[in-house]
Amino acid sequence: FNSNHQQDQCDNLCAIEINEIDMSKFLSGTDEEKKYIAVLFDRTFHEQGVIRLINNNITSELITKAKEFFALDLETKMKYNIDRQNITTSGYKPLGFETVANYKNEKQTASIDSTEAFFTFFKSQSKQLNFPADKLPEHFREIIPEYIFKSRQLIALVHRIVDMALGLDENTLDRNYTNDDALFSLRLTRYLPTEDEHGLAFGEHQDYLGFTLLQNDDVPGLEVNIDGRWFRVDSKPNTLILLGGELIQRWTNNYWISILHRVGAVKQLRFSALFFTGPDVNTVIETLPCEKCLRTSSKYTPVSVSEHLKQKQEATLQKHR
Ligand SMILES: O=C(O)CCC(=O)C(=O)O
Ligand SMILES: [Fe+2]
Repeated sequence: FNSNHQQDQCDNLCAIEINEIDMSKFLSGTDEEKKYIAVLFDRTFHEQGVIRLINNNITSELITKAKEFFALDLETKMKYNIDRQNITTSGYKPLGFETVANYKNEKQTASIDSTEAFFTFFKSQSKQLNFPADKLPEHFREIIPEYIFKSRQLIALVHRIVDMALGLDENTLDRNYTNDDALFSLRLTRYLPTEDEHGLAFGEHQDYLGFTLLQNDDVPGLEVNIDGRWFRVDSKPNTLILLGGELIQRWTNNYWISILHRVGAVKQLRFSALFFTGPDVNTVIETLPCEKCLRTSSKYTPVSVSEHLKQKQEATLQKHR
């Protein structure tokens, strides 16, 4: 990527062009094309930690529906209020309830993120929601199950690229995601315009687990940290952003990067759809048998996914005491 940008040549933050891979080519291209994609993927996750997926078979219809849902009055949305005792189903989270777990931050962020969200948790293998679909708001009843299904397929394809990129046996990665203890969730977010133009709409963080598929609308906001500098990532119609969570870095013994990212000030309502993925909670994360990952001595002790999650949650609680 072009590192010749000087901060002061850009209005605010410099935009960065991130590498793109064509998913339809990985699905039905020649061996050569697949190889090329795997090599680019490897280099990109080693050097930057974020890539764009094009021709991915996912449309912006969910974002359109999310706009309609969030436009409803609060009373109506609160009918779907998420059950905080049982957050494995689905539901609406109103403004001002949660601060982002910016456990890495040096920079202070707003203590309350100016977001509202709609969560859906579901099982991987059964291709089914954890709850009856008619519990979903009407806007989402058809589109959410469809989106989840397509995203799960897309992540399986990403995992095949990973296997090839790291020189692993086929189905090394995805087999950790195929039982019902794997962690998948969908988060639809509406960001309100930030009051302070230097404020953040969502604090800096790494995602906790595996890969995240991110779909933005056309309002800018996403920022990523590469080599200690922040860059804007502009949205592009019909594409998805792929980020690796902490377990990706851990699995590769820091050979691949779990990128630090945030949402900067937003000037108008902004919408995102985030598909978070994580392996079966019983998976033990230790360095994968990948040559490049094993070149340096092990930087981590093996940890189960559930233990990792527990540590994250404790760190978050500490921070907010
Ligand atoms: O909305 C975005 O662009 C990013 C949000 C994000 O990083 C997250 O929810 O984990
Ligand atoms: Fe994130």
